[in-house]
Amino acid sequence: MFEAGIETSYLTLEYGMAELMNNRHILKKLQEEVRSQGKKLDMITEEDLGSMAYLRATIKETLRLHPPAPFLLPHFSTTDCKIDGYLIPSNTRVLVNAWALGRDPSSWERPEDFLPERFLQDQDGDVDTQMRGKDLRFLPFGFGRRICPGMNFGFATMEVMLANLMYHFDWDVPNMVGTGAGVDMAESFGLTLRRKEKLQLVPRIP
Ligand code: HEM
Repeated sequence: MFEAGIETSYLTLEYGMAELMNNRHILKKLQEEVRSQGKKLDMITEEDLGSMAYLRATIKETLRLHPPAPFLLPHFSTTDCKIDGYLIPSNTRVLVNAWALGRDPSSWERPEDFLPERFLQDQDGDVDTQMRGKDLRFLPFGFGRRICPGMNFGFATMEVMLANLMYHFDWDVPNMVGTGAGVDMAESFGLTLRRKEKLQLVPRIP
């Protein structure tokens, strides 16, 4: 439970920060949203998140490109079924490649680009319908009866953390302060998807 709850959230946050360092115009836009909403606050809390649509879109876009559980959890087929002409016999272990679904060029325009705008139309509810396993192109929390039970909590935690990182600090890459340099995005695959190198950044008080 701790592993499922903590590691997934911090890996997403780490990837989100890395993408923002490589897409400074998005970092700036996100900071503008958070700082304009968060005027005069000491901390951004859950109550302040309602109007931060770009923040939500940025986290979803991070989850699309870097789902922390790239193959979800192993499932078993309970009956024989046919998918795309392939027979999956009953009692077969099935892994769903959420990472590949999120980058499928037949589903996404410019699939390799980090573009939070693609999620901006989608504003309903707390954690929207799209992420509840209703859109099979985008399954960072899985789907069906075994969908992640920590989805709402995990998403809200990431929103609060990222909003505060944006609100309180400007960010740079060590030894490259002020140059706008980016970070390496090499990945290491396993049960969880993580960066090959730990992300190191320099916070600055604006
Ligand atoms: C970024 C945040 C998170 C992501 C992306 C995530 C993703 C996932 C995924 C993909 C699964 C497997 C679903 C499937 O195979 O269909 C899962 C299961 C699970 N998650 Fe999360 N999770 C996150 C946060 C959390 C949090 C915060 C908690 C608890 C506080 C949690 C608890 C669990 C548990 C207990 C399961 C197993 C559910 C079952 O097998 O019935 N997760 N999660």
